[in-house]
Amino acid sequence: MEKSFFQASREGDVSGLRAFRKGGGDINIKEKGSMRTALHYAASRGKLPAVEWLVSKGADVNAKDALRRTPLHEAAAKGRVKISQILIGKGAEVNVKDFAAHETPLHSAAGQGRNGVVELLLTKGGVVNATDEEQKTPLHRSAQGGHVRATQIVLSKGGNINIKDKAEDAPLHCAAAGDHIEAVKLLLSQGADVFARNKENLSPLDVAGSQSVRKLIRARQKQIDRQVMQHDLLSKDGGVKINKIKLLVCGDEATGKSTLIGSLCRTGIKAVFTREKHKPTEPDARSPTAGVDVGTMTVPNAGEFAIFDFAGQAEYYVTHAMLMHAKLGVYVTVYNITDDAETQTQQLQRWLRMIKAGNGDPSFTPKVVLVGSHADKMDKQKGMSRAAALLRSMREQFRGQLDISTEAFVLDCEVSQSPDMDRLRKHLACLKQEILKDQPQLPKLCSEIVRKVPGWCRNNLGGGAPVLRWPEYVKAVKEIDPLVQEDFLLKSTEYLNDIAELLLIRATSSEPIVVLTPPWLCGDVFGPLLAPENFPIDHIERESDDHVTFREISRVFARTVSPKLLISILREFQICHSFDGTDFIFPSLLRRLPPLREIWKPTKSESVVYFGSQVACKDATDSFSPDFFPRLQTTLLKEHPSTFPVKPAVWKDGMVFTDGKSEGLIAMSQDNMACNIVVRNPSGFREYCYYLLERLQKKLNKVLEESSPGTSVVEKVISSRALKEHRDTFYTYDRKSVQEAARKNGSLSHPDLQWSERVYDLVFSQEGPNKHTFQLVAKQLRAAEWRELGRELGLSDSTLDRLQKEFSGDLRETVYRMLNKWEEETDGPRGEAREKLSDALVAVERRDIADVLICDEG
Ligand SMILES: Nc1nc2c(ncn2[C@@H]2O[C@H](COP(=O)(O)OP(=O)(O)OP(=O)(O)O)[C@@H](O)[C@H]2O)c(=O)[nH]1
Repeated sequence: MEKSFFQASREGDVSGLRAFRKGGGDINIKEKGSMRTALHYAASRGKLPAVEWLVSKGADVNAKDALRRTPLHEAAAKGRVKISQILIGKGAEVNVKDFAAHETPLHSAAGQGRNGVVELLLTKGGVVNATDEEQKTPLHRSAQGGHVRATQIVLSKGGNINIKDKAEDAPLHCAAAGDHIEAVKLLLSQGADVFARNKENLSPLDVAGSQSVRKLIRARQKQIDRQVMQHDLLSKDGGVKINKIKLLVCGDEATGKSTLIGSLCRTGIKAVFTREKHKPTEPDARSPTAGVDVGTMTVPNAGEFAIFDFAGQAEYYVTHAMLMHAKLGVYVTVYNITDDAETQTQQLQRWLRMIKAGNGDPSFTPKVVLVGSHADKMDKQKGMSRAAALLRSMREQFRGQLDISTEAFVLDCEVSQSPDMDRLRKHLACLKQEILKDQPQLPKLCSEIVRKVPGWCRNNLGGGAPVLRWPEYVKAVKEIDPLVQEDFLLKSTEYLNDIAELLLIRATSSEPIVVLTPPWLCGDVFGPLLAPENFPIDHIERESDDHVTFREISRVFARTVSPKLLISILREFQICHSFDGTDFIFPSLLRRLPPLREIWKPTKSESVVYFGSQVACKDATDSFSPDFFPRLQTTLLKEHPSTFPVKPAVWKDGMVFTDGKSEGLIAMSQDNMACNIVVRNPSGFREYCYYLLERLQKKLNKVLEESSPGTSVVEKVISSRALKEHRDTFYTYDRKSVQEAARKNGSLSHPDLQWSERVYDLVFSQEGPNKHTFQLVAKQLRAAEWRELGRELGLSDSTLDRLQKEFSGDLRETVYRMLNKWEEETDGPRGEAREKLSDALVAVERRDIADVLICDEG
């Protein structure tokens, strides 16, 4: 009878409930064990008529089950708005806490994203900052679950955005740890403290699990730092209005960028005469831009712009990448309207990807204008319809990433007086106004420095080149303000560096260097250095094919700048690297990587192991910034001889090295959309391979975040068997298919290869289900116990000695590697391995860890 009563309440069967009551049953009767009432069930299942009937017959709306949860807790957790309303109307306690977690109905609703109930509870007296057992508030719960709307509602009703729980986590920690990007965005936009620390001294950035959330938080941190710095500078020094933004003009070679810039700035009579002068005398005579041409220009009706004219030549993309960031700027991307559609698309995609890659702030979308040149060579109507189609396609592809203007421009770039050129000027004026609308002022000292720079350069302050070592710079600034403090000056100069008025190079090993005029470094130095074929360098006598000597650099540059100073600048920019300070490697001047079979001699050894992992762009709007690979190379070259005892061999797009145990190869794909890491160990020591691969991957990720903060990537697994055969192509599997294969029969085959291979042989296997377990054990095992555990697992003393030597000083790493080694040797089903490990842990009297392993299994 009782049983059918609870059944009827679960099913919402009012007549069943009625029959029970008629038979003399108590409608508040509690179920054995769970102590739940019929109202708990009906409320939880959303059975409105049953709830209405039960409460009309006097059911206890505050009945508590074994966990002291009430029907309102149930209705709230399931999002039953109407039922919650009825229960509250009948006197249900809104702020009742349950027994298990001390949570209120509001916690339940917020944690499940039940927006309607959250709203209702908050209007009915729900305590917005109520705390549960972990001192979490409903806001912690909604953030933890990534429920954006619920978070919004709680915040709008007074939820404390920076409140800490028992672990001292703020709601932002919870959202970041759960990788809930939209919730993180919301909390940041509402003023969450991005620097908050929890009990373990971890910030939201430290606990964030994914690259995209980290990016978002890092961008916000930078923004705050900047605001604080600005406030600091302005309060000490006062400010002046900014009236200039950057105009970053990019596009392929000879598309008409320099011509467009010239025409944009010319008007009236001057325009008529200069046009003639501008026309080249011979059809093929043209002067390409060297590096980046930087200057200030006035565009009629739009005012002053800092113009960056990026040369279209591919050799310069490395340095372009470093100058392509501009929050106070507009990107003008030029293409030739007479080119075929595929060429135009490819070119535009490349530049737009580069702009996207350089933008590390996901809450900021760079403004872009597309301009088709050579309009005079095509029928106007046809040109406009081509441009409109291209614009539509680019806007669609880069939606949410770039703010591409809806206006299409197709111009004869050589003509400065045309309705279309005027339209472009007006459009730029509007964008400039929009950008400058909310901009803070420029600290006074900064504007004074900017004013003085041309004079410093004219007076040969840097001894010929516009570059000053820190003490020289401080001395010069003291002429403006004799009392200036060095840290104040450093902050002001950082600010000027951000807006590219000058370059502040914070050398790692020496005092900062200040490049007073970026054009000198970007045009005069990078120009010939990176493309000597087009911009012949005087006095150059190349002494070697694969490196540049100190003598050569001195011969070419000594008359303008101290070679040592220049070299330290180039090294800071990661443009060159040296092992000995005498010979310099310029990755951009190197040859391309030959096929794998020419680099690594095939080995007959059966035991040789190969592993490979690929970091690839996530979609067609992503690319590796052009400076990514040279930076990665120079970062790794710095590890010779400490990590890589033999001098690594380098190519433009590849690198080969050894850490003394395993060999490594890093290769960029031809299209620059993927970076491959391959390791091999001729003696078959998988753990050495893992170790090297992990190291390389960490470095790669760090360089990627620095050089291409706007790029999203995915990791793929390279076929080990294809590597073993030294194929020319890197065949990859996506992680999902490897995971699936691991779950099913443990082997998989690539559609382009005729055979299958074991998941165990892929690098992926290091991340198999045991990895987490091993980390857990490694974290808890004590120094005195690890060898004993190793022996229990059957590892030989010599293996243990080797491991000890290899990872000396790092107990966690040693244990982790030991368990991997044991796993390799066992090679049995994973479940069995875990059992054996548990037994071994018990044998070394660490039952506590063994117990955790059993719980962890689920
Ligand atoms: N007919 C015609 N010629 C143009 C137009 N725009 C540029 N040109 C010519 O195309 C050639 C290349 O123009 P530039 O402005 O130097 O090209 P760029 O894009 O700056 O080239 P790089 O500096 O190499 O990247 C020059 O001879 C220009 O006179 C145009 O709209 N119509």
